[in-house]
Amino acid sequence: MTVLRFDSVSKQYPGGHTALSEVSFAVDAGEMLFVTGHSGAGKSTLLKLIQLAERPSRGAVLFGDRNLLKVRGGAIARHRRSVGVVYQNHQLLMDRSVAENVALPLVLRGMKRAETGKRVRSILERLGLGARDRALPSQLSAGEQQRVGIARAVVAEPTLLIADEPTGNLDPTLSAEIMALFASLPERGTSVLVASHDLGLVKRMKKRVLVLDHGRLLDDISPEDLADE
Ligand SMILES: Nc1ncnc2c1ncn2[C@@H]1O[C@H](COP(=O)(O)OP(=O)(O)OP(=O)(O)O)[C@@H](O)[C@H]1O
Repeated sequence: MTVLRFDSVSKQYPGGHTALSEVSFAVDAGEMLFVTGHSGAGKSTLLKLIQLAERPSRGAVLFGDRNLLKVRGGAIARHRRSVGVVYQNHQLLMDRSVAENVALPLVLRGMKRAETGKRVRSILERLGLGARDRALPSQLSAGEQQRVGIARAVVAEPTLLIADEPTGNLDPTLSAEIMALFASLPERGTSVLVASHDLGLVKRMKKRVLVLDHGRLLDDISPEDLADE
């Protein structure tokens, strides 16, 4: 089953700069893949189109059987609930506890308190943060803060998780830990799309890689082809 499809997508920003040019690819349910490329290649723009933070200039982005061009008004918030987002600087609420940060997407959905508490405890345990639920983000290490960001992004079991340079600030050991965490998500049905310019890290993961170059999809490398390198 295809969860995401880019069909000849181009994006020109006001002022005429072309960030993406006729990009086509599809992502299956339970697939993990990377998008890589130099600075300015269009990685963040590609992720923004999926979150409806930007709209394509030409072509179509399909999410399941929904054409995102037709998603307007209140349906935008509903669409965003199907997409979990992990940011480089995690964007946690610094005056709320770890548990409160992670609970946020469930509270916004109107989930009952008991069920919310149960789900938050379960995801924090899974990410090795079970004992830190009452801590404030400022009391955590950078790697722990990033794991809280990931817990918040996956707690509502999104169809797709997208992450823009999620290991940008972390040391190599922590980066590998975070990547292993992402790689475990597809088992539970969430597809994962990670933008990263860290080629070494991307190659080590041995997953499918989309290579962007000046907004064009230069290559779509399968895990098997990576293994041959
Ligand atoms: N809001 C905007 N208005 C105009 N141009 C933009 C805007 N956002 C991005 N761009 C341009 O579009 C191109 C692609 O940017 P994008 O942020 O998608 O690249 P990137 O691959 O994520 O880069 P980086 O690795 O540096 O984050 C760049 O040349 C950038 O300057």
